[in-house]
Amino acid sequence: MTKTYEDGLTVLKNIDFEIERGKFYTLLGPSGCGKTTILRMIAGFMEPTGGSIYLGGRVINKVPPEKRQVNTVFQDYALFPHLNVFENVAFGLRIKKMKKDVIAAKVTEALNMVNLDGYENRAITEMSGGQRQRVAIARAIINEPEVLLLDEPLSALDLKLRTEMQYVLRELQQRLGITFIFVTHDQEEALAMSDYIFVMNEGRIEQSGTPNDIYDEPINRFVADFIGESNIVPGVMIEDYLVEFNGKRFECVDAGLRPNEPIEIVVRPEDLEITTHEAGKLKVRVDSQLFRGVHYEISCYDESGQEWLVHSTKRAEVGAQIGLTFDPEAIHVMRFGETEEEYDRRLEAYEEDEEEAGVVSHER
Ligand SMILES: Nc1ncnc2c1ncn2[C@@H]1O[C@H](COP(=O)(O)OP(=O)(O)OP(=O)(O)O)[C@@H](O)[C@H]1O
Repeated sequence: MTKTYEDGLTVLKNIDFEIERGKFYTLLGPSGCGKTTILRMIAGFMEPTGGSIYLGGRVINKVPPEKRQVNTVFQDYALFPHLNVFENVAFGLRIKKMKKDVIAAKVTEALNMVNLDGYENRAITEMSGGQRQRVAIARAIINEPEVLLLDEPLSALDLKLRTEMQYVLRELQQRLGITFIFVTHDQEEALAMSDYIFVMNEGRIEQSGTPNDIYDEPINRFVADFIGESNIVPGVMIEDYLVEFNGKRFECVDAGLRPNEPIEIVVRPEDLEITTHEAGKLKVRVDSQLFRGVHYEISCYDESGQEWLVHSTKRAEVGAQIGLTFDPEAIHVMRFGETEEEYDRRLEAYEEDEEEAGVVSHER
């Protein structure tokens, strides 16, 4: 589907994706890339300019929001400040004119799901940010939607509460079996919670896949950079399984590119190991070091002036000449301008070629 706003700005360009029932999906991308616009269209608050949205095989473009089996948890929670917790959660059921005792039972169950038993009579204004968040979730799940849309619901919470709510949401999703579509610009949140992630940039989906796929096999610089910290360096693919960067050749596990094709390589900071200057595949000088609790974040520069970021449990001395070493698997090769489809096709074609040639395929 596509979306062009009245002012002529096309904010979504050929967005095309399918989701399965009962999984946790995340739309991840920088501010302004179009995540909220997608949610608004799934919720029914606006229509796509081109294309269709299906729910269970039925086109729902023209179905009004209240007739869709879809509910939204908004970033600012959108609770009614003049109503207590019970009435906020009961709101949707009252509109549906359900019986009083059914409403009471459902509200109790929904509050229990979000660990807010006993808070029925509290005023919303007397609830903390995290508690309001839970009320908003209880209000959304009480309608038993097929899909729950969550628009940056944790962004207003402090770090500790945010981590706690990540567990709550993940656990709730698994218990209810409802499809969640979660929007965030926080890559750690996306990696921790999702079954499947769509990485978005400027109105497009750059890459989609499981958290592991996206972290280990980013298809381009944008994804590599956005998902976790990366060392991204220009290089040349000399031949299958041999790459050159920093003026040296290294064994790698990538294949199926043109001989001598210019590429970019990615090495994650945690895949670089500190060794002596002599033993290092890369010879570097330590520029700065930050203690991050679990590891040290060490910034080094090689002779060509290229920065290398290292995450290590070992300390390094600022100013010291050290070596960095890594396994062939730590090098991930990216082709310039390759789309996700082209990347998948290349891998498939290469695997078929290898099978025909009777070569045992390299485990990736
Ligand atoms: N009603 C509107 N009219 C015109 N342009 C809009 C409207 N709503 C959003 N936009 C523009 O569409 C683009 C995408 O906005 P959207 O809110 O979908 O992004 P987002 O990825 O959710 O960002 P954020 O994380 O900041 O909420 C932005 O450039 C925004 O300015």
